[in-house]
Amino acid sequence: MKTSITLPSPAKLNLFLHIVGRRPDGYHELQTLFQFLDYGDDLTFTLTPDQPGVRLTESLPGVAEEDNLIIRAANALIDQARHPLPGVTISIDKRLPMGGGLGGGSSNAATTLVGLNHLWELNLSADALADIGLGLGADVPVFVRGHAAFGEGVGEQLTPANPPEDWFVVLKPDCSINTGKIFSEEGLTRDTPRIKIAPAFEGDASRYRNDCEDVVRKLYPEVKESLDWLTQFGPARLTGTGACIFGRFPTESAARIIWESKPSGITGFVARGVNISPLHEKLTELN
Ligand SMILES: C[C@](O)(CO)[C@H](O)COP(=O)(O)OP(=O)(O)OC[C@H]1O[C@@H](n2ccc(N)nc2=O)[C@H](O)[C@@H]1O
Ligand SMILES: Nc1ncnc2c1ncn2[C@@H]1O[C@H](COP(=O)(O)OP(=O)(O)OP(=O)(O)O)[C@@H](O)[C@H]1O
Repeated sequence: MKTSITLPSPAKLNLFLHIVGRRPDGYHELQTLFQFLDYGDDLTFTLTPDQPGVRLTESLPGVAEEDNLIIRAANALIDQARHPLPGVTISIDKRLPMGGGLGGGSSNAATTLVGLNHLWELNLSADALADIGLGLGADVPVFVRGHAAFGEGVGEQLTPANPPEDWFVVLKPDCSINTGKIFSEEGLTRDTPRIKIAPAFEGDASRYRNDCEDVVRKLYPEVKESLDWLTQFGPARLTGTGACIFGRFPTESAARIIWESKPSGITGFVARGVNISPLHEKLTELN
């Protein structure tokens, strides 16, 4: 049995995000296209056979240990196990802004489920891990499955997709946006007609929009300014409910030229869109 592994916990983009209805429990029904980025956090899992339980080497600002999705994911696996498991220490190399629409917390949860399933040799199927993940957040299943996908329902009904693996400039306007607040806004578009896309969608996602964008532009002038700036160079969109936005470019050098000219004071990064999650690429190497 291996005792330590470091695994990627990548970001996702919602290349488009349509709100097509609302469930009786108030959750919004979406149609969205998820793609991963070759950029994200790293998590290191070290087994501690002499010390039972799960612990983090550092806490995240503003997140109590028991609320941390890494701890919640590990405990969800322990609850399912039929025999005692060795303890584990988990360290986080955090690069993704929290609450940015890049799915950082959900991705951390998925990397924990997939990583500990491997390290603890639990042999749970992807279906079982995605089910456990859905209990932690709507974006966790796509990270567990590890393939770019058209998502429906709350994002858990996934059809694998193959959008072009373009380069992105991702900008983080200087504000933080609460997902619940955006979904409760009165002016939010909630009736976009459902679309049908070809199985394994390979087309241009920028034909479609993010339905949260109008509300977010009105409430957060920082996001509006960044979107207006990035749109000069090509299609730019909000991911999730923001605050991050992205612009799409055919090559790394084209993306870097725009990145270098960004207004001062704005943070972000350049990354490539990938249809196989870096987490799954790494696991294939390990197996
Ligand atoms: C916006 C996306 O990132 C798109 O990928 C996801 O749909 C977010 O899903 P999530 O991680 O489950 O979002 P959370 O941050 O837990 O949701 C906060 C709140 O937003 C509302 N919410 C969230 C997702 C959804 N499809 N409909 C909703 O109405 C719910 O009131 C929920 O309590
Ligand atoms: N390990 C974690 N990493 C990041 N956030 C976490 C973690 N555990 C719990 N959280 C909480 O989850 C919230 C949402 O984090 P996350 O980074 O997933 O947001 P997001 O990028 O907006 O995701 P989404 O697109 O799914 O809405 C954070 O503000 C934080 O309070």
